[in-house]
Amino acid sequence: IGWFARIPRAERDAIFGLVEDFQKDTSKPKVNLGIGVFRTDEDKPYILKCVQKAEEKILKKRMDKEYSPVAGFEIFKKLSMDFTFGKSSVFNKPGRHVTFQGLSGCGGLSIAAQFLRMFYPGRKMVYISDPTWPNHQNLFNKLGLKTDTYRYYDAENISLDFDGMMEDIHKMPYRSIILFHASAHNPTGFDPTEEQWKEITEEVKKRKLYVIMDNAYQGFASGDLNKDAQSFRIMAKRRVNMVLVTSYAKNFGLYGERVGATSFLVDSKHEADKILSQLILLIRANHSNPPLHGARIVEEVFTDPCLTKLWIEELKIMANRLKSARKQLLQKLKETGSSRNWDFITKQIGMFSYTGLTKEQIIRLQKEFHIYMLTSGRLAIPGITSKNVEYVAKCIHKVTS
Ligand SMILES: Cc1ncc(COP(=O)(O)O)c(CN[C@](O)(C(=O)O)[C@@H](O)C(=O)O)c1O
Repeated sequence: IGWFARIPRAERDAIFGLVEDFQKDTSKPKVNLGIGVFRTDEDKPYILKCVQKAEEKILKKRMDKEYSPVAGFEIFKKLSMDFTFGKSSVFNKPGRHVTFQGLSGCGGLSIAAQFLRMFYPGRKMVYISDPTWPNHQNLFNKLGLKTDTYRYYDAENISLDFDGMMEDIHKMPYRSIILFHASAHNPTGFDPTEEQWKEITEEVKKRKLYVIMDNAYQGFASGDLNKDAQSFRIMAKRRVNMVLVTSYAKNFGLYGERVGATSFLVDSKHEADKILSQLILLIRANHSNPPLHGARIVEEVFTDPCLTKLWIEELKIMANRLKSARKQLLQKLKETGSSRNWDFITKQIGMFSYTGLTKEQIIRLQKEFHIYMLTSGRLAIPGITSKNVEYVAKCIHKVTS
């Protein structure tokens, strides 16, 4: 068709494009360090036991398949607020938040971005960290918000560039929109300390910034639900204006079920009713009604105390698996006799390590050794197993010596 011919080919998605390459690669061994999806030490996907038990309970109930409410079920929204801001938060009561069930983190970010583009009175742009998750810029730009960056990573010292970050926040125009990662920063794995979050919060307030808090790893980052929530709970206590976008993909292992919760903090029931009315039309224009299954699983786990207890144990198992993979990788890299200092690998937390490897080195790892990483230097820790860690370490040493 005529006008199709003029459409330019887009570049591939950095993450899912790499997954395709990995799947097509028939050589042995091959190692996928590209995507942030949990794997056991046997390199298998992990369906949480609490999820399996929840599904058995749901199946027995023979529930219908009617449409969910456009913003999701009340019980799911309430349980999500209890999980994120906590039962005692001043915002966890009717009239102080507007929550909807989004299609996981991406879907929540997408609706929030569209809502901000439609109604935010300030500049229609978002400050995102440098570096950040590759899809942040794509998502905001596709939805009509420009993006700019704030410093976040000190490549010299392989650490958080807290001073640079604070300087950049201090320079931001009043009422700018800024995105933070709630915990387990993707891709650096460096998070501000509790004290630093307090300093960031004061600066955010001074600049009257609007915060998009991307909460993709709560509980999964450290194994501690509350520790991983400290960033946005500190900000909420100081009444920072914020929308919190929570994903249940990683901490429930519900990646493909596309379940998450997004909460706008508001000042009054009057405001809440108006915002909800606008969100409903906006959601209707996107996916209309959120999917049933994932939300029912989350609801079962949050309401059944035995399942909640099991879930918290499994979060620790997953977080510890990643911690031990980091330790093994560091150990094996040291054993190669590499002259580099790889200590940062166990200083970073969560799903990723930001290795500082160059694009050329990463291309070599892929072409010569069939080890797949993002060309940014990001290494997805779940791809490291007891079986392949020595191979990975030796190959990294080969391309860096
Ligand atoms: C910071 C951040 N925010 C949002 C998401 C979206 O997650 P979902 O929509 O599935 O809830 C991810 C997932 N990022 C990846 O783990 C990754 O960076 O590899 C991967 O799932 C992805 O979608 O790219 C993320 O890392």
